[in-house]
Amino acid sequence: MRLNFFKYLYPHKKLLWFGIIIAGGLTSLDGIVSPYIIGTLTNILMAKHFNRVPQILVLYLVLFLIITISYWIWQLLWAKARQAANLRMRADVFDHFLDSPSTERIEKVNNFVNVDVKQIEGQYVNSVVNLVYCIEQAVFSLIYVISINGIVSMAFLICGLLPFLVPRFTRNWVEGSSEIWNKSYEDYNLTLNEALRGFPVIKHFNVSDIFKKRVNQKLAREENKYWQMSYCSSTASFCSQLSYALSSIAALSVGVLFVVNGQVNVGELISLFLASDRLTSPIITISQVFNQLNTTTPLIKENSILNSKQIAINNLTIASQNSIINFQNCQLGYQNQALLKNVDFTINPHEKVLIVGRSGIGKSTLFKTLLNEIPLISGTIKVAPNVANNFGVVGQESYIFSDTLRFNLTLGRKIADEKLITILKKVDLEKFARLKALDQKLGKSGLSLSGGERRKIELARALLAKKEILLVDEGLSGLDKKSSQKIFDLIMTFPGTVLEIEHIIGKEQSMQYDQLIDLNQKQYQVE
Ligand SMILES: Nc1ncnc2c1ncn2[C@@H]1O[C@H](COP(=O)(O)OP(=O)(O)OP(=O)(O)O)[C@@H](O)[C@H]1O
Repeated sequence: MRLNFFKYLYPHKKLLWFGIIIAGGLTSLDGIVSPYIIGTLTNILMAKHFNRVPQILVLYLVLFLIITISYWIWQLLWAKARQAANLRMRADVFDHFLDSPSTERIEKVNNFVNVDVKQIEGQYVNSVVNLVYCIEQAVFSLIYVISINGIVSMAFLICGLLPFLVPRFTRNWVEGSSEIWNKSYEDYNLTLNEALRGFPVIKHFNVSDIFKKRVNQKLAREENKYWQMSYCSSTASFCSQLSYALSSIAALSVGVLFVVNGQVNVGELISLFLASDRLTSPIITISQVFNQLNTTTPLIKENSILNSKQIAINNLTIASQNSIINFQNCQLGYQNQALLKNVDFTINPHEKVLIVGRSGIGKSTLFKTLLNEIPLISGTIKVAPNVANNFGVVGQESYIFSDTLRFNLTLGRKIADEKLITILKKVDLEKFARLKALDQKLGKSGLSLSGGERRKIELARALLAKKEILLVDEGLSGLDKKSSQKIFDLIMTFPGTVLEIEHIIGKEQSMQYDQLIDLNQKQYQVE
């Protein structure tokens, strides 16, 4: 688990972590400076050597200043480490998502960025910095107490180790509770998000009460698991605290015995007592930090988005051939369950192909397979070398970003305004074909578009990107007659190849395609 942290954060910020160790080390000297000054002052005052008091106080001031400045620097570097961790985790998770995106992973990414990162920052990054500091303080204090009296310091050390053993017994328990909470949080978040997005359905069907109950049940479960996690963590800490109290008393008793026997003086006992607290309290903190690390570990360890790059799907075999796409005896479907079999067809360059079939037969599945979104179950799809990654897609649900019309058309690439305007006219979006309209905001807080307009923007995107092959999934549905005819004409004059899925299409229009693939045919059906 600790390896994960270093894998993600340490290699990129070596100097920063070096600074944290040095500044933390100087700050941790606080653990021996006060005990030393108080013990020495006690002995000076008891021996009535008052002339040495100013010298000790100046030394105290100098050391105090060094510690305070180190503490300030340490805090700044700590904040930098948090910043680095946040930046890296958030950037990584999005990069990994885009390397192999899927709808199922959206919720996970949202969860990670909004919740897990904060928890990792609070409990993991802070814990590791704290851990380093505590180790330094414990080591310095140990050296100091040994220099006063070896045997008494050994008593403090042995007693100090007792609390360190406790988390070993509580670790699995604490980790398990965190995993359970994490799962129930994801479950609640999914239910809530679905209810938020599905509000029109909830409203139209008048089922608000059912959904309130449904979401609140998940919330209650999630909060219950959160409480159980806090209970496990607090109880584990309580056990550590208890063992700490017992060990401190035992160690102090040994010290008192040594004073009674005259082997240690009063000033030394005070120094030993104060410094030993700085020895055992970092040790107890170390054990508490381990508990915190354990609760956060599942977030990092189990986060498939952060930890593993998913293997990219590649269904397409590149081959030099006359045809542009060649399906050979393919089986298509999900999780190795075929929906369509014996899929065998050839598409030649520039052909306009119409794919039909009843609802749910697997038309969109065929597109998803071509786009490498789902794996091909068996068979071969041979494509010409210029085809891979050269698909333009006009889908059933067009995606509009909350940005300008220009951004939605270009997706950030540089394309001349005149070209954008020409394309807008081409796709029958005359009312946006003006310079001013290009900078109009669309999407969430901007202009709302009709379903047909969204489709046209998506088609314009595909035309602008000059893709070799256009995949159109019900591009004409929901459009009025004029728009439908215009889009149909555009598709028919598209300079490359077109594969188009349509449900409802006039006989006259369907006759104009070069090829018709009817998935209703028996040869494709899986019994
Ligand atoms: N991710 C998935 N996992 C498992 N099954 C799925 C998944 N996506 C779709 N399916 C199922 O695959 C079948 C075919 O779906 P597909 O979307 O390809 O049909 P379609 O022919 O395009 O239908 P429509 O014309 O209604 O859009 C459906 O029964 C659907 O429930």
